[in-house]
Amino acid sequence: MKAIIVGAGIGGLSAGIALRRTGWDVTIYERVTEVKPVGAAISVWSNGVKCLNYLGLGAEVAKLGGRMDNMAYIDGLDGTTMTRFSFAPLVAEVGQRPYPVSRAELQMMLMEAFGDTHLHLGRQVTEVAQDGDTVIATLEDGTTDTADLLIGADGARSVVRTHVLGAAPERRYAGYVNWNGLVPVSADLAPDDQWTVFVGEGKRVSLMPISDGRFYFFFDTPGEPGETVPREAFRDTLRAHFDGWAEPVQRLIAAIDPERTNRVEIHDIDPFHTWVKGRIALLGDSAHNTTPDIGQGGCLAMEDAVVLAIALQTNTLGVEDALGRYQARRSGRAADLVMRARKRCDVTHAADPQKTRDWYDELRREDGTKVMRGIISNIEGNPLG
Ligand SMILES: Cc1cc2nc3c(=O)[nH]c(=O)nc-3n(C[C@H](O)[C@H](O)[C@H](O)COP(=O)(O)OP(=O)(O)OC[C@H]3O[C@@H](n4cnc5c(N)ncnc54)[C@H](O)[C@@H]3O)c2cc1C
Ligand SMILES: NC(=O)C1=CN([C@@H]2O[C@H](COP(=O)(O)OP(=O)(O)OC[C@H]3O[C@@H](n4cnc5c(N)ncnc54)[C@H](O)[C@@H]3O)[C@@H](O)[C@H]2O)C=CC1
Ligand SMILES: O=c1[nH]c(=O)c2[nH]c(=O)[nH]c2[nH]1
Repeated sequence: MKAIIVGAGIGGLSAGIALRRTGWDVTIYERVTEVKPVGAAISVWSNGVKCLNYLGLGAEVAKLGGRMDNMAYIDGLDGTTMTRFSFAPLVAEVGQRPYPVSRAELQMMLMEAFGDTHLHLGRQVTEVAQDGDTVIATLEDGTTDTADLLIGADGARSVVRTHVLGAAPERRYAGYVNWNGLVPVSADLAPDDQWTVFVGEGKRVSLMPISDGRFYFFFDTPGEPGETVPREAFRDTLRAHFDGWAEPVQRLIAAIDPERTNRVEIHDIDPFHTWVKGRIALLGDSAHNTTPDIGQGGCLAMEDAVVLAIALQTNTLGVEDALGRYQARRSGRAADLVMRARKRCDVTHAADPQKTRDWYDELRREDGTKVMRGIISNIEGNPLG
């Protein structure tokens, strides 16, 4: 049986590896010649790591992961610690460490695991269709390919989604811009074994350790969408947003490399529950586009890949039946996490300033239990337990 996957991001490659392991002949078409993810790094929470373990990539991802043993929230303005705690109880409860990793390295790991024989870069799929039991992908040069199954892992601006839904859903601007990149670890920024988050004024600055002595940083700043900021102005723009903030934040702004800093206007899409049409299925951001506020978009894509492969392997009534079961198992969980991320986004970024002030007060009384409960509840409900 042959599957065509559109898109070689985290979702498409994970699905390719998962399906190949269960005997499928898989071809992936990827639009770009070099896959450059929108962010510098990604936190693969324990549910995502479990999926990579399941795909046989446990040792590799552990090598890429930073040691995130503790977490601290710091008052961004005065630099005082609001709460600091160990992640050990979280790891013990869910049974797996989380790994913040470089995106480029994660992408490379997945590409190497899939191999390049059936991965076609620089090939854009323009149209998908189904005729009887055959799916047909048309590429930009007019050529076609056929298979028994097609997976749209083509991201937030998916063309396969437009086919499945019959319309393109609107992306909703979440109200903030995320600036992210990597800097060398330095004790005058934050401890190297800790996820450190500075909060204040509905803004946020985060430092997460990844492998090889690097921090993944991001700044979240409120603002209108559609603004163009030249790279030369990145540092001054951040300085203006964080004027009066504590010393480590000023040092971080001085340490960033604007040429390698990504500026992303954050969007999501209202959850929808139709992910499948006949033998064509959506997976990853094409099926559920979330804000990054709980760090679960990529993890959900990996979960989709595992569940899809298991559904196709364990059900024998046919591809369409298995895809229906995949949709039934996944769309509720994904919708839940999209809405949880949206809620955290609003609290973090002061959609209602009083709620954000209340959250800051709560963090000052926090011993880690509630924050870990929140993160654990995102991890629980994953398909691998
Ligand atoms: C700032 C930010 C921070 C984030 N942080 C985290 C985090 O910490 N943890 C986490 O789990 N998630 C995080 N995410 C979410 C995560 O990045 C996404 O959920 C994940 O990358 C989705 O993977 P995907 O494979 O579904 O889509 P994508 O990565 O978008 O891949 C889709 C691929 O399809 C290709 N493609 C598109 N159209 C076509 C076509 N017509 N033909 C051929 N190829 C096509 C694209 O070129 C692309 O390579 C974050 C997102 C952002 C924006
Ligand atoms: N679907 C589920 O399993 C659960 C849903 N909820 C929903 O959440 C609501 C409760 O909201 P809150 O009290 O705000 O709880 P919450 O779980 O969203 O947040 C609690 C604390 O944990 C932190 N937190 C949560 N996820 C985080 C992450 N990924 N990274 C860093 N910090 C994180 C928050 O900042 C906050 O300080 C309820 O209304 C309920 O509907 C709460 C728990 C479980
Ligand atoms: O851009 C991000 N924002 C977050 O709130 C978050 N949380 C997380 O784990 N990873 C990320 N990434």
